[in-house]
Amino acid sequence: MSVPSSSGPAKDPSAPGPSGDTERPAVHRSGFACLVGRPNAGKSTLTNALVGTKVAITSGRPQTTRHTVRGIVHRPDAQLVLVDTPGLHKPRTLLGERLNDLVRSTWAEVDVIGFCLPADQRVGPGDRYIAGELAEVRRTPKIAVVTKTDLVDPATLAERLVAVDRLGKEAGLEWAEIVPVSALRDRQVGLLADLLVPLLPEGPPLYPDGDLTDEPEQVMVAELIREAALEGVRDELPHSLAVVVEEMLPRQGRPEDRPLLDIHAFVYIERPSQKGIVIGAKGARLKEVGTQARRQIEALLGTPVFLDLHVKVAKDWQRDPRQLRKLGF
Ligand SMILES: Nc1nc2c(ncn2[C@@H]2O[C@H](COP(=O)(O)OP(=O)(O)OP(=O)(O)O)[C@@H](O)[C@H]2O)c(=O)[nH]1
Repeated sequence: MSVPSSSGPAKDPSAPGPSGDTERPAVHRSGFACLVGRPNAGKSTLTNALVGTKVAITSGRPQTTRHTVRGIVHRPDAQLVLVDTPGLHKPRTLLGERLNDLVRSTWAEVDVIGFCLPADQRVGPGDRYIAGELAEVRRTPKIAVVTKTDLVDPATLAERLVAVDRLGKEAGLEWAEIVPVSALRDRQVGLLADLLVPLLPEGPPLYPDGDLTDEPEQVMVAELIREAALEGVRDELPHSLAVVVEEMLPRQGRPEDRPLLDIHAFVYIERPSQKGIVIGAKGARLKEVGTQARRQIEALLGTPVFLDLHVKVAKDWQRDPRQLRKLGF
């Protein structure tokens, strides 16, 4: 096992290139990485920490990441495109099956996989299931990332690292590295990036400098609304909620220095009985959801927003292929 606190392949990003230009590194790498792990393992939070901006949606509720969100890490020596997939789980609905297909096809395409295992939980059957599936993806290098290290003491962390090492051996896969990180405290996140980069192929940047994600803005806006709508709804809704942004248009006739973006979105639920939960007494909750989502969207897009939210029932959408397609799955 290698627990790299100092053993990371410390590249020198300022090494002079052939032209003697001290700004440009000799070798530039670019490629794709994805973070996998059971629900709540900390994948979205880690994506955000690596990218440095909120691009993936985090939440205390499992399985909130429905879309493949890419965060892009720009460095002088590399561009790392992060694909954040939903958690792999035993499929019970058509949606579950589609999500698992999405996960597997992503694994086969990326240059490196980061397997996230939370330090505050024992390695369990869920992790073994994923490790077994990962072992099937032979060619892609895998880094084990032990997340949330701020939640445990050093002795527990050491135990987890040993267990993760053992997990790899039992599943028949070889970890390229085992790295403990805390995304929330920004501990070892830079080191993780340093370890991911050498596993990427040499190549020019794939995206323009400054891009943080190539998710269409509408999808990110929909995810922010979904996140706000789930906030505080403990166990009632998470799997029955989908958001579709119908329209995003600059308001006509506004002075140039005071633009306003009109956003019309639908919050879909599965059953009429769920309407009350989303809307709340006299619409109070929906209003709150709108306010919170609007703040996040304004921060993301950097422009004032008018958000118009409607709640609609799409009966049993998780089981209906036509509805699934309409909702973007
Ligand atoms: N203390 C601590 N909490 C963390 C850390 N990383 C993530 N969390 C928390 O763990 C919970 C789950 O994190 P997410 O990043 O949403 O997990 P995920 O793996 O993307 O979850 P899914 O989207 O459900 O697959 C959230 O409440 C996070 O705030 C960390 O480094 N330290």
